[in-house]
Amino acid sequence: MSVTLLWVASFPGLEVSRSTGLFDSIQHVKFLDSSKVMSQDYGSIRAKDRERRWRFYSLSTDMKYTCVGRSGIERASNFPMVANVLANPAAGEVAVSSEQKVYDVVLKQASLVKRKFGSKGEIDARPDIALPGNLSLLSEAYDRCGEICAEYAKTFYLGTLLMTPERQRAIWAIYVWCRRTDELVDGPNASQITPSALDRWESRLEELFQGRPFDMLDAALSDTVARFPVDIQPFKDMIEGMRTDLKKSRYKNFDELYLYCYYVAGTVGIMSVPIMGISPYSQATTESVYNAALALGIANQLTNILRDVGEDASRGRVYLPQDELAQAGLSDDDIFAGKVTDKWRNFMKSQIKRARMFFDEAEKGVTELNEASRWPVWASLLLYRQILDEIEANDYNNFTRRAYVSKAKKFLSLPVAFARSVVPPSKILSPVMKT
Ligand SMILES: CC(C)=CCC/C(C)=C/CC/C(C)=C/CC/C(C)=C/[C@@H]1[C@@H](COP(=O)(O)OP(=O)(O)O)[C@]1(C)CC/C=C(\C)CC/C=C(\C)CCC=C(C)C
Repeated sequence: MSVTLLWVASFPGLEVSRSTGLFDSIQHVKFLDSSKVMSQDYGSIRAKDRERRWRFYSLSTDMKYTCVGRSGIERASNFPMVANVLANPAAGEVAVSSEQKVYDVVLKQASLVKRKFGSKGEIDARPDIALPGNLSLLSEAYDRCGEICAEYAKTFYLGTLLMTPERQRAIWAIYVWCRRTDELVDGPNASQITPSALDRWESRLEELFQGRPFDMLDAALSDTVARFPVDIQPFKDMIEGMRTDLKKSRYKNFDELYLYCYYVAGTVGIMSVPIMGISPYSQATTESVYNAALALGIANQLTNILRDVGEDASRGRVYLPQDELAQAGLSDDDIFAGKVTDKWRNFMKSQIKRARMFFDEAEKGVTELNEASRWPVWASLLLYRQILDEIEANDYNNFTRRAYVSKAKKFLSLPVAFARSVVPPSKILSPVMKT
């Protein structure tokens, strides 16, 4: 029996509900106080590690931004990705930017991986410590996660089949938890979701991280987080993203939008890497791979936002940075009017450019992943990236036309993704395990 279910069995008053439905209500969850404390102990992370990440400085005075990659790749651009430090003259202080807040989570996750595995040694999931009855229950739970994943994300599911059985099951469990979390605010019961329902969902998350899952789908994730070095923070942050969606429908600037994109999508990247693993031949730092994963999540979410401008506007939502809209001579009214003008085209060009920069950043990291994990990541990256091309092909009409990648193009991307996935990390030296 897995450790998880052993714990559940020995925890009086708490039973794993056999419910396996994706949309099951969370209203029966017993309310438990949630600890909002996030440990600031980053182990052996040193100042120099911070310098290795890609950084993007903002010269906000004239909206000309310089993009500087600190890992030896110097680039310049006239468009912002992320502002690092935000001056808040009214308060007489310098506020920490979203990028820095998010980078702390990256460091914490990377440090957890290093603490558990060190920089060398065989990396794999913790072995089963299982009693026969509960093993089959757990295996049923994982199978259900796989079915849900196959139903909602077929191509991705097929990609996971290349991974080792432990890894694929773990990714399915994470996928299902993410999908359920997203469904809380985006699904059929979204109108009934309150902040306290999200608090209960978070308490339930904390319980499952402690080995006390509420239902079968939670049990799969509970087992996964016991086996792999996955930090709870990105999961909590995804719930925070759902809270943001409940209370906020405008984003003042890119810094605010960046944080939102991290919450709802960058978190997925950070959760997935400890499962997918880093190639034993990779010479990249653990942090840089996590940064690439974060960048892919941000790129995907930005693309999602650019694709869905019209649909979001019909729900009263404008995710585009208000200051950049104003800079382009546009306002919410132009979005609600939904007219494609030259101003809009120019604005969209710059937004697409920024999303592509995040994809570029992500691409550098995919090659560093374990070989079996690269194909599904390349496939999802190429497919999502093409949505940007389709927005262009639609002459930037994302008000009434939904950019989508045709089945034929999707199909063609798969061998391209495969070809890229067999390219090994750039410098092959001696194998160093990093997961
Ligand atoms: C291999 C792979 C893609 C793994 C990720 C698996 C996983 C756990 C996915 C969960 C996705 C999910 C259900 C997220 C909930 C929030 C959400 C809905 C985010 C949006 C996704 C698009 O979903 P949606 O169904 O709404 O889209 P369509 O309308 O159907 O187009 C997001 C836009 C973001 C999803 C973010 C990712 C998939 C992050 C991917 C990053 C990695 C897997 C890290 C790769 C590692 C390196 C080093 C680059």
